[in-house]
Amino acid sequence: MAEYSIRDSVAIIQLDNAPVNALSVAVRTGLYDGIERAAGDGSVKAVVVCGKGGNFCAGADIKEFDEGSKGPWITEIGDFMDRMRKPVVAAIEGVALGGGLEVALFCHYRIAAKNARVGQPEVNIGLIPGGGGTVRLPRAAGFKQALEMIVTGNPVRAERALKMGVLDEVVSGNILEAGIKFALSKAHIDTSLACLRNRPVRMDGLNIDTKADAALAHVKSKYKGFEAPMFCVKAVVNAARVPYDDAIQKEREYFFELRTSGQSQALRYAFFAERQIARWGLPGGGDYRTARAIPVRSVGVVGAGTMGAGIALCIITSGLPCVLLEQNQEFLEKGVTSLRGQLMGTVRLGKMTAGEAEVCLSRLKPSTSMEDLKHVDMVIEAVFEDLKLKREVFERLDKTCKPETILCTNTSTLDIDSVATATGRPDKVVGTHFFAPSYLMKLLENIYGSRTSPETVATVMRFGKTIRKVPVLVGSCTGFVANRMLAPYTAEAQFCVEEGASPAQVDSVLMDFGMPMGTFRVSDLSGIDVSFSIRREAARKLGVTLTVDSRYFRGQRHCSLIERLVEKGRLGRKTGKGWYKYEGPGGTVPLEDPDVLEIIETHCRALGIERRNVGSHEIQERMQLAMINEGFKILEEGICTRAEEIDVIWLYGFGWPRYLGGPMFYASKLGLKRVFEKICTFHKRFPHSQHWVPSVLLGKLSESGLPLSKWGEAAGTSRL
Ligand SMILES: CCCCCCCC/C=C\C/C=C/C(=O)SCCNC(=O)CCNC(=O)[C@H](O)C(C)(C)COP(=O)(O)OP(=O)(O)OC[C@H]1O[C@@H](n2cnc3c(N)ncnc32)[C@H](O)[C@@H]1OP(=O)(O)O
Repeated sequence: MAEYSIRDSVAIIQLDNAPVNALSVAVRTGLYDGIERAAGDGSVKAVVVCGKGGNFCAGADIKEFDEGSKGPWITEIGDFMDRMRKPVVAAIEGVALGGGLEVALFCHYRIAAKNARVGQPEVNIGLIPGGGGTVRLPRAAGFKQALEMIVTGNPVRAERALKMGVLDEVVSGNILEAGIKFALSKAHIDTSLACLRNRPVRMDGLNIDTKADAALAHVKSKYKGFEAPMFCVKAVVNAARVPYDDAIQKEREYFFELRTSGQSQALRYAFFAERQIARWGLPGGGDYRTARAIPVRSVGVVGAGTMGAGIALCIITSGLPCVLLEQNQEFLEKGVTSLRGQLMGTVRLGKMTAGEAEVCLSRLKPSTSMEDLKHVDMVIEAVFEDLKLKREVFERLDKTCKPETILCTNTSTLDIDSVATATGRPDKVVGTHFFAPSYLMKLLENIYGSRTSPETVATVMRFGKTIRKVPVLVGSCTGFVANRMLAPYTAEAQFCVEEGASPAQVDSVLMDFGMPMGTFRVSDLSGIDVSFSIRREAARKLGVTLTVDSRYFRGQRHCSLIERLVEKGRLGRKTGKGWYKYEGPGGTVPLEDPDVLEIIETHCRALGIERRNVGSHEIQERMQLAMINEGFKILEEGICTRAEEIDVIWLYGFGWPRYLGGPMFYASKLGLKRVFEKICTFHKRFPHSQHWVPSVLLGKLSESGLPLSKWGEAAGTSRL
C-alpha cells in the first residue's frame, strides 16, 4: 500500500510494502489513489513520492508475475502524472529498481540520497522494463547509457546517475525533508518542461541505424541463447525511432511476451532459489532462525597451494586479515607469488586499483609457524586431499588454536566426521568446499558432519557471504552434491565417446545447450592426471589396479580412456594435448586431434566395443538424466533438503545456464513422468551403471504431480 499525508502544502506518498516496497497491486493502487487525491486537493502545491524503511522501491512484486495482471499498470499511473500541473518529485534512498525506477522516471524530478542505487535489472529475470523504462530512460540518460543499463541490468550509484541525467540532485541528510524542499522550489515551474515524455531520445551524435545493428550483433554473440537482452535492444532502438506512445505500446507487448517465456520463469525461479538456500536446518535440530553465528574477525588458511592461495585472496579482498600458512619458506613464497599474480590480474582487468591491491596485501600474513594461528577465529585447511595428512593437520590445529576457533576443511571428497574425530571439538569442524579457481568461482559448498553445531554452520554460512560467495549447506556423502552429480554426468560423456561420439561433439552439445564449457574441455583445463590419480587412489584402497583394459570397476561399467591418455602423456592443456590438442603447452584453444580419435578407435577395438553413430540428442539426454537421477537420490537421502539447493549448486559451481533454472528445474519442465520413464529405459539398456538405477523418490514424485517447491517435503528431508 501507500501512505498519504500532507506537510507544508506538499502531499507525501510513501510506498509501504516491507522489505523492499515491491509494487504489488496494493502499492500501485495506493500510488494511483494518492496522485489523484493530491491532484484534486487545492491546498496541495507539490507531491513527493518516497519509500518506507530505507528503500524507494525494488520494482514489481516478482511473485505476482505468475498471476494475471491486476490493478493499475505503471504507465497508467505515469500518464496521469504526465498531465499533472503540480510537480511530482521522487525522493530516492536505498534502491529504485525496475518498476521502482520507472515510477521515478514518471515523476517530474528525481532526487536521491548518496547511498542510493538506481537500475533496470529486469533482464536478470528474463524481462525488459515494462513500465516505460525503455522509452523514458533513453530520454533522460541518452541512448547509449540507457541501453547499457537496460541490457546489463547493472544498477548505478547516485553520483553516476546524476552525471548521466537520470537524477536532478544528490542530497545528504534526511531524504524526505530534502524532497519537500525540492518540490516546493519547483511549485511554480511548468511541469510539462520536466516531463520526459516531451523530450526526444538523446542520441548524442550517434546514428540510430548503425548503433542498432552494432548493438544487436554484440548482444547476440555475448548473450548466446538468452533472449531477453535482444528484446531490450529492440525496445530501446524502437523508442529512438517511433513516437512515444507507439514505443510504450511495443514495450508492453514485448514485456508480456517475455513474461510467460520459459526463460523468464526459470530466472524468476533462480532469483527465489538463491534466497531460499539461506534457510537451512540440521537433521539434529537447529536452523538459520535460532543459530547465532560467531563473529569472524580473522582467518587462517593452511596450505598455500593454488587452492589455499585463492582462498586467502578471497579473504583479504573481503576486508578480513588472513594468516597464510605453509610448511616451509619455499612453498610459502610460491603461494604468495600465486596470490599476488591473481590479485594483479584483477588490477589489470580494472576491477581494483593498485592502491586497493596494496591495502589487501597488507591484510595478509604469510607464515610457516602454526603458532600464528593461535588467536584466529576460523581456520580453513587446504592441504593435499589425503585423509591421514588432514587428520594430522587437524590434530595440530586443535592443540594450537583457541577453543572457540572454527576448523574448516576444504575437501571435495572426504567424510567430515573422519576429519572431525581427529580433534576434541567435532562440533566446531565443518567442510568448506571451494571450487577452482577458488578466487573466481562463486559456489561454496558447506558440509556439516554428524556433530557440527548449528553455531558453526551459521558462522560458515555467514562467512561465505562475507567473502562474496554463494554458500549452500549440504550433508556429507561421497563427492557431496556437486561432484557426486558430476560423476555420472562425466561418466556418460565418456561412455558416449566410447560408443561412437567424439569429445568435440559432446562438448558442442553441451555448449549449444548453454553450458560455458564442455566436459572434455574442462578435463583438459583441470588436468587429466587429476581424475586419473583420484580414480587410481580409489581403486588402490579397494585393492584393485585400473589399467587401460579395465572395462568394469566394482562390477560397474568403467571407461579407461583416461588411463590411455595418461599413458600417452596427454595430460591436458599443460602438456599441450589431452582430449584435444593445443598450440603448445599452456595453449588455450582446443583443436580436434586425429591422434585422439585414433586412440579412441584403438581402445574400442582392443575392448571389443562396437562404435556407432551417437546422436546429439542421446548425448544430452544421457548426461543430464543420469545427473538428475543422482539429484533425486541426494534429496531422498537428505543430503540436500530442497531441489533449489541442487540448482543453485549447478548455477554457481558449473555455470548451468541461469535461464534454464538448474537441472532440477529443468527436470520439472520436462515432466517427472517422462524423466522417470526415460531413466528406467536407460537402466534396462545400461544395467552395469549404478547411476541408472532409478531414484525411488523420483518414481514417487513422477506419480504425484507435486511442484518442485514440495519435493523436499515429499522426500521427508525438509527440516524447517
Ligand atoms: C503481469 C503481472 C505483474 C504485475 C506487475 C505490475 C507492474 C509492473 C510494471 C512494469 C514492469 C516492472 C517490472 C519489474 O520491476 S521486475 C522487478 C525488477 N526488480 C528487481 O529485479 C529487483 C530484485 N531485487 C533485488 O535486486 C534485491 O532483492 C534488492 C537489491 C532489492 C535487495 O537486496 P538484499 O538487500 O540483498 O535483499 P534480498 O535480495 O535478500 O531481498 C530481501 C527480500 O525481498 C524480496 N524481494 C526483493 N525484491 C523483490 C521484488 N522485486 N519482488 C518481490 N520480492 C522481492 C526477496 O525475495 C527477499 O525476500 P525473502 O527471500 O523472503 O527474504
